[in-house]
This record gives sequence, C-alpha cells and structure tokens, in this order.
Amino acid sequence: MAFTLILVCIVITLAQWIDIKESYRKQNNLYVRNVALFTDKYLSGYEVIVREMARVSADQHKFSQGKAQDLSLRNWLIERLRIMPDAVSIIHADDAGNFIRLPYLAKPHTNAQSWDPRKESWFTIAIEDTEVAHYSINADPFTGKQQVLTISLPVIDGTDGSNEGVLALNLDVEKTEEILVNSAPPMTSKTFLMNREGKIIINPGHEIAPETLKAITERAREHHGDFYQNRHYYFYRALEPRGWFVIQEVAENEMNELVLHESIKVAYGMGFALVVLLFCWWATGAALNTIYMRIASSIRDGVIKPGAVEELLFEEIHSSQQRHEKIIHDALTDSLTGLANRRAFDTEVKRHNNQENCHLAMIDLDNFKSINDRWGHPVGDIVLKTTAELGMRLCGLEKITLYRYGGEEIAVLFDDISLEKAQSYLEKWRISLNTRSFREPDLKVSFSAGLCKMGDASVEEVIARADALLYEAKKSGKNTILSA
Ligand SMILES: Nc1nc2c(ncn2[C@@H]2O[C@H](COP(=O)(O)OP(=O)(O)OP(=O)(O)O)[C@@H](O)[C@H]2O)c(=O)[nH]1
Repeated sequence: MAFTLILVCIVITLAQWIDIKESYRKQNNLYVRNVALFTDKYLSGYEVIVREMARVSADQHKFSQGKAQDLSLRNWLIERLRIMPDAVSIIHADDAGNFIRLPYLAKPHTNAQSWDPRKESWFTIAIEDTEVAHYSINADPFTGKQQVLTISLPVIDGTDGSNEGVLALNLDVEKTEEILVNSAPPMTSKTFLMNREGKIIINPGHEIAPETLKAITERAREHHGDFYQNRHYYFYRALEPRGWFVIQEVAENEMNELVLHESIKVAYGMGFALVVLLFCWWATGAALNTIYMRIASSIRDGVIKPGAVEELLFEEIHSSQQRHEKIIHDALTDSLTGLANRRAFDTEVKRHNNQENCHLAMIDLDNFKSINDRWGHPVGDIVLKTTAELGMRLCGLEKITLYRYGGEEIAVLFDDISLEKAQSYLEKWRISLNTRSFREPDLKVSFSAGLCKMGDASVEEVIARADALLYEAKKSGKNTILSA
C-alpha cells in the first residue's frame, strides 16, 4: 500500500517535471518569436524609408551633373535622416567611385581619406540586385565606429532603368542591440542575431564560441524551432528575407534549476499528502484494532465497556443473536403452553432412543372434550396451560423435557432417569393436577399416562408402546399411569 502510494507520487512528480519543462520550452519559443517580430518590424520600417530615398535619389541625383543641383536633394535626405533616430549616416555611391555621405563631416576620421565605397560588401551586393534590400554589418570610416548596420539598395533611374549606384543607410548597431537587451526572456539566457553562414550579426556582449555558431548553422534548418546541443538549449526563428536568425541560448543548468524550483513545490505537496494519507491509514488501522479488541473482550467477559462505537456494535451483535435465538425458540415452542412442540420432540426423541436409560411417557388429559363443552375453550386452554406449568415445575433439576405432542396430549422424555424415578415424577404430577382447584368450582382435571423404556426398539415402536399403555390406562378408568 505505502509502496504503491510512493510509486504514484514519484510518477506524478516526474510527469509534472516533464510538463513544466515543456511549458518553459513553449515560453522560450514564444519569446524568440516576439523578438524576431519586433526586430523585423524595426528593420522593415527603415527599409521602407531607404527604398523611398533610393527612388527620389534616382530621379534627382546624377553624379555626372555636378554638385550644384544636389543641394536640394541633400537637404531632403538630411531631413529624412533627422526623422530616423537610430540612423547614423546615409551614403549614395556609384560604380565610378563617386559618393556623397550625409551628414557632411568637416573633419572625418582618417580612415575616410582613402575610402572607396566600391570595396564595401554592401555596395557590391546591392549593385548586382535590383529589388532586394541588403543588410550587413560594417565599419563606418567617417566616424570611426566599428559597427553600423547597413541597409543598402540599388538606385535605379525610373525613366531609363540605368543604375545610378547604391544607397546605403547606416544604423547604430547599439540601438538594435537594445532591442535584444531590453527584451525580457522567461529565464536567464543569451539572445543574439546571426546569419545562415554562422556569422554573428548583432550580439549585445555575449561570448559565443565559433563551434557553437557552427553547430547552430547545422541544426537550425527550419524556419523556427529548438534543439539541445552541448548542455545548452537553443531556440531560433528566421528573420526572412534577410537570412538571419534570432537565437536564444539557455544553459541546461538554468532550465533545470527553474524546472526543479517549480517541481519541488509539487513534490512537497505530494510528500505532505502522502504523509497525511499514511498517517490516516495507520491511525484508522490502530483505531479499528482497538475497537476489535474491546469488542472481543466485551464478548468474552460479557461486559460492555465504555465506548460508543463498541457499545453499538456489541448491542447490534447481541440483539441479532437474540433475534436468531428467538426465531429458533419460537420454531420449537408451543405458544399456548410454553412447552417444546412436536417438531422439537421429533428431533429429540431419536437422540434419546440411542442413549442409555431413557424413558418416554405419553400423557392425555381425561375427558377434555367435556371440559371444553361445559366451560368453553378458554377454560380448556387454562387447563392445558396449568397442566403444563405443574409438569414443568415438578421437573426440578432432573433431565426431564415436556413436549406438547398434539391437542391435549403431552409427551415426556426422561434422560438418564430410571423407570421408578419417572413413575414417581408422573405420579406427583398426576396427584398435584388432580388435587388442583380451579376457579370453576366443579372442575376436576386428571390425566392418564403410558410410560415405557426407550432404546430397545425403533422410535415408532416405542411411541406405539407408550400409546398402547396410555390406551390401557384410559380403559382402566383414567387418572392412571401404566408403565412397562
Ligand atoms: N380448549 C382447547 N381444546 C382443545 C385443544 N386441542 C384439542 N382440544 C380439544 O380436545 C378435545 C379432545 O377430545 P377427545 O379426543 O374426544 O378426548 P377426551 O374428551 O379427552 O376423551 P378421553 O381422551 O377419552 O378422555 C377435543 O374436543 C378438542 O377440540 C386446545 O388447544 N384447546
């Protein structure tokens, strides 16, 4: 029992462990999805503006036409730049090496002096394509910033389709990092952006080993998902169409600690419930044991000891036993005289016939019909009852049993009693009945009896012999006892 309960508790706690872990997995996936959505919205907003700037630049800006007509475009671009809080600069460059960079810096960083935009990856990729915006991380030679996030697009003349170069918007990487820093993961973890080639795009200061990046590129094959690698859980989601991934790295220890923290509450609850159950089980067993012991000793001693439950149980057992005994008693007793009835006689006579020194007497009231006829049946009943009472009273401690054999006939079984003693008993009974005064002044009652030995013939023959003697007694004038 206790073992089964403990087993159930362990199974429930384990199921709870798996359930909590699964719930954290979902939370992390949701977190990565939200970061990806937010980052996507953030970058798309800037991409739309860059696209608009590229379109306007294509219409208004031709490097071949000199600088004068650029002023209005420059002002327009500067205005756009001002409304983009995270934008660092914008560059329009063509494949002849001409470029303008806004805002204009009077003292650019020394790196800018020999800078050629055509050597930048954002230029080479963007100039080959006509539709898709390109995202890359670069250094800004003008400010000396090591990292800017560049969104680049080709500048295509709307009228003749000629390529006027590339427009590139540089965003402050630190601002994009803030998205990742300020996002609230469900647990302590590292969140960063990398591309499909395993290169880090944005990483707010986490240390990510190159082999980890390699492993992620091999495992992160779907649009989104999660996997376990080298004691870490990884949750990822693609940032299409940039070919980037938002990655969240959770240490296995961190996940296990959280799951353990949650599961331990359930385990404590289960443990407490188990202890309470076992205690109740033990207490009930002990209480029942005490009750059984008290009932047993009550039954053995015949004394009901204090204690409501035991008393009730004892009473119930006792009264049910009494009911049972009464049913048996009623089944074997004549209701008028209180003597044992014919059914009891039929059972007992066989037993007596197999024993030594047993005798049978058949008794019949004399002239009973006349008594009934003269004084009525109720008086006849009283006579029957009085006869039985006298016979019973005279038995004393002897093993003499009286049976109402039928009508006004009574059978008597003498167990281990000599013929003389039996005769003496019957005689005393006959005299006491015959001398008995009734309320009815003229009522005189007597009986005749036939007494014989048992055991030397069948029951039927013994009864027939006693009946024959009774018949003889009647014939000889009644109020007589004959024996053989
Ligand atoms: N009051 C009463 N009468 C009974 C009962 N059982 C049998 N009797 C009556 O007992 C009478 C027996 O009459 P009989 O068989 O003629 O015998 P008897 O009148 O005693 O005559 P002898 O036996 O020859 O002395 C019948 O009238 C029965 O109705 C009973 O329980 N109560």
